[in-house]
Amino acid sequence: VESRTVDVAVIGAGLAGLTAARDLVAAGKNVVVLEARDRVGGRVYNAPLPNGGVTEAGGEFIGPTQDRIKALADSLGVATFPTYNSEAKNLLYMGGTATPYETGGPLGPLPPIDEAGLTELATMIGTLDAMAATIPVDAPWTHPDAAQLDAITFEQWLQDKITTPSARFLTEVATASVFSAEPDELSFLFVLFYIAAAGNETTPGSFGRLIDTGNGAQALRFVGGSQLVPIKLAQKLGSRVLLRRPVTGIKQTSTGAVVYGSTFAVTAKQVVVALPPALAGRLGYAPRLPADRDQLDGKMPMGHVGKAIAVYNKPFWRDAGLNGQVLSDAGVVRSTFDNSPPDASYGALMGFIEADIMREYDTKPASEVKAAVLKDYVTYFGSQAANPTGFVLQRWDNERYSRGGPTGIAPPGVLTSYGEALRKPVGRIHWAGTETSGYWIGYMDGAVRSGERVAKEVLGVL
Ligand SMILES: Cc1cc2nc3c(=O)[nH]c(=O)nc-3n(C[C@H](O)[C@H](O)[C@H](O)COP(=O)(O)OP(=O)(O)OC[C@H]3O[C@@H](n4cnc5c(N)ncnc54)[C@H](O)[C@@H]3O)c2cc1C
Repeated sequence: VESRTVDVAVIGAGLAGLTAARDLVAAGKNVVVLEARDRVGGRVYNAPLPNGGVTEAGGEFIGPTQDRIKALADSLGVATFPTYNSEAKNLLYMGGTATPYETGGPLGPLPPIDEAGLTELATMIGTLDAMAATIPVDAPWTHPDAAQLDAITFEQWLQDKITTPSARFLTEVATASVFSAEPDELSFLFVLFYIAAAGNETTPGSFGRLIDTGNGAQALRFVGGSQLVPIKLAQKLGSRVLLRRPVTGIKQTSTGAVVYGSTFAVTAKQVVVALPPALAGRLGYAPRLPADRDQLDGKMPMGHVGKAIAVYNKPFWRDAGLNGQVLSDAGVVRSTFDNSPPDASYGALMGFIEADIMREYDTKPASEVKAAVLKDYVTYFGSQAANPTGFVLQRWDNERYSRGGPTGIAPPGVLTSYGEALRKPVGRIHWAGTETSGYWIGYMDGAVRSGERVAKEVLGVL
C-alpha cells in the first residue's frame, strides 16, 4: 500500500478540489489531491471527437458575475469566446410548429408566445426576483419565512401562477435547463436561493441571468473546451495530483486523519472533501458522521442530465439564419446550443437530455438514444442533421464518480433541516464542492468559490 504524510489531503480533482489545493500550496502547505478517475475536471469534461477536436460534455458556459471561474481561467491563460448567439435566430418549437425569433429582440430571452403566457411569465419572473432579493445566499435557511418557503415544491408555488400552456411549457423547459429536475422535485426555497446566487457581492442574482445566453450564464465558452481550466490547474500542481485513487474512507484520530483507498493511505492534519453530498455520503467515516451531515448526504440527490453532441462538417444551420438554440415542447432533446469551435472549422450541435426524460433514457441502449436525438435534430434543423460525422453521448447519471448533474438539488425541508451541515466542518474534515457555495451554487464558478473558501478555512486551523 502506497503511503504518504501531508498537511492536507484533498478528495476530488474537480474545480473545487483543485482550487483548494492551489491556495493551500500557495500558502506553503504540503498537499495531495486524490482523484478517482483517470482524469481531472470531474463534471467538466472535454470529450474527444473523431475529427481530432474536443467538445464540452459537461460544464461548459460562463457569464457575467461569475468572477472567480473567470479569474482562474485568466490566470491559466485559457481564453473565452462568445457563445454563437446574436448572429442568428433562436428557434421555438411548440405544438409541432417551428418559429424563429430574434435573440436580442424586445422580448429579451423570452420567446414569442401568446400575450397571456408572456404576461404570466413576466409576472412570475418579477415575483421570483423580488423574493430572491430577500434570501441571504450564505444561509438561506435563516430567512424569516424559510420554513414556509422550504415546505413546498416549486411546482406547488407555480400552480396558481402559471396556468397558460405556453407559459407552463417555458417554465418547465427553463427549470429542466437550470436544474435538470422537474418543478415538483425542488424546494421553493432552494429555487429562490439559486436565483439569489446568480449574481455576486455587488450585483443581485436574477432569474434572467440563469436562463439568458447573451447576457447570462450561457454567454461565454472556453477556447479549447472548459476542461482546459482544470487540466492546466492540475499541471501547476504537478505530482501532488494523484489519479486513479478512489477514496473509500476517512479515519480520524486525536492526532490526524487517514484518507484511504484499496491501494493507498494518506495521513493528513486536515482533509478537504470536494465532492457533492450524494458522493460524500458513499465514503466510510470513522468515527461516523454526525446525524445532520449524514442525513444531508442522503437527502441532496443529483439532478438527471446528459448531453448529446452531433458533429458535422460545418455548422449548416448558420446558413439558414439559425444560431442552433432551440426550445422545444417535444422530443428527447428540448434545448440545444451550437457547440462548434470558435473558428467554425466544423459544426457541433449540443442537446441537453434532462430530468424525467433523462431518467427514462438512462437505461436505454446508446444506439436508441442516438436515434432519438438525431430525429429531434432533423425536426429542428432539417435532413442535413441526420448524418453526423461524430456523435458523443454523455449520461452523467451513469457516471460512477458523478451520478448525475449539473448539481445536487434540495427537495423540500432539506435546507431548513440540514443546510447548516453543508459547510460545517466535522473534526478535521472540511467540505467543498459547488453545492457548498453561496454565489453560483451549482456552477463552475460556485465550485471555484468553494475551493477558495475551504482553503481559508483549513489555513485557519492548520
Ligand atoms: C451536463 C452538465 C452541464 C453543466 N453545464 C454547466 C455550465 O454550462 N456552466 C457551469 O458553470 N456549470 C455547469 N455544470 C456544473 C459544473 O460542471 C459543476 O458545478 C462543477 O464542475 C462542479 O465542480 P466540483 O469540483 O464541485 O465537483 P466535481 O466536478 O463533481 O468534482 C468531484 C471530483 O471528485 C471525484 N470523485 C468522486 N468520488 C471520488 C472518490 N470516492 N475518491 C476520489 N475522487 C472522487 C470525481 O471524479 C470528480 O473529479 C454542468 C454540469 C453538467 C454535468
